[in-house]
Amino acid sequence: MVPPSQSNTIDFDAAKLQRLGFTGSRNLPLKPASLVELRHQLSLQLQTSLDAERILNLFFREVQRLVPLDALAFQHPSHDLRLELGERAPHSAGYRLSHEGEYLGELIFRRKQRFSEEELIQLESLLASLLFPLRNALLYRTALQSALRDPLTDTGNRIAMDQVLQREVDLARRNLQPLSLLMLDIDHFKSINDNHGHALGDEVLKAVAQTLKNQLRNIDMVFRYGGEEFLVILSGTNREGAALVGERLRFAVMELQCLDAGRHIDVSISLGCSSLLPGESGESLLRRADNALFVAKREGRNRLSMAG
Ligand SMILES: Nc1nc2c(ncn2[C@@H]2O[C@H](COP(=O)(O)OP(=O)(O)OP(=O)(O)O)[C@@H](O)[C@H]2O)c(=O)[nH]1
Repeated sequence: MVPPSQSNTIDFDAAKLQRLGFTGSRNLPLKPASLVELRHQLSLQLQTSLDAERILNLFFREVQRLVPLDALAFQHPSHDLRLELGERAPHSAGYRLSHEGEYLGELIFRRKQRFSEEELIQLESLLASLLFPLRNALLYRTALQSALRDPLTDTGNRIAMDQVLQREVDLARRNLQPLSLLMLDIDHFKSINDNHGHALGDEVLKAVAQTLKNQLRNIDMVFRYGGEEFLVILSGTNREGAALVGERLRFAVMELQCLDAGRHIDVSISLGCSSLLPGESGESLLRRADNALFVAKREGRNRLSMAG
């Protein structure tokens, strides 16, 4: 798919901000505003985006029309969201944000000079304008993330895989970096289901996915490709490196302690590995990993096969 060119892209957030009279030039001095004016403007402005980072950037910029700041830090660990704007400074005012009991993150204002009582009251009043937009942005972030994840194994799904693979192929080409894939499949998974039940089969799938994530540096690169099939994207990794990772994964799965009523179940995986060739497409790289996996299965399973 060809990404839209810059000239065909309309930034609706920016367009709406412009209509509202917020031109967004970072270099122009900020026009001072009263608390009432600023609260009104923030309530309009922060509604223009569902992107938490953008909302916090806007908030940081606009708040300074009333209270000068050097930095704003925000974090919401369970959303994996961490933001540091401006330059660190010794004095700080920190807030734990929540709305109707729902935790929305920690926000810290920082400054070289101490904050006065009046400034703290103003900041707290302005923070109230942030809560709804921030809550909506966090909900949107959750929705986006769940659209890209496989709920059973908490790995990326096929949609995420297609996007990441394309991106990684483009990056590898541009930066002349190696890129490898490991396509892997649990051996005789049908008989695990048949002999121990589908629920236990699900537990095995989850355990294998967790093992893969535990063994890898970048857990965001593990995707559920199909029923009992996973894809691992190894950016910056050549053929030899990928073979080492593949064997490490294979041994880790063999050591899994999967039990059914106290009885050990043998679990193993077969893997196919391919490394990006000059000028090769993502589809071709994927196809070669899949073919190599087929060879690993044919040659007896519980093994790694390298694409030619
Ligand atoms: N429990 C469970 N089983 C699944 C899931 N998705 C697919 N399966 C099962 O996975 C099995 C895959 O079986 P096959 O494709 O025959 O492969 P296999 O038995 O692993 O044999 P080889 O791959 O040749 O070693 C099928 O029985 C599917 O029903 C799932 O989400 N949960």
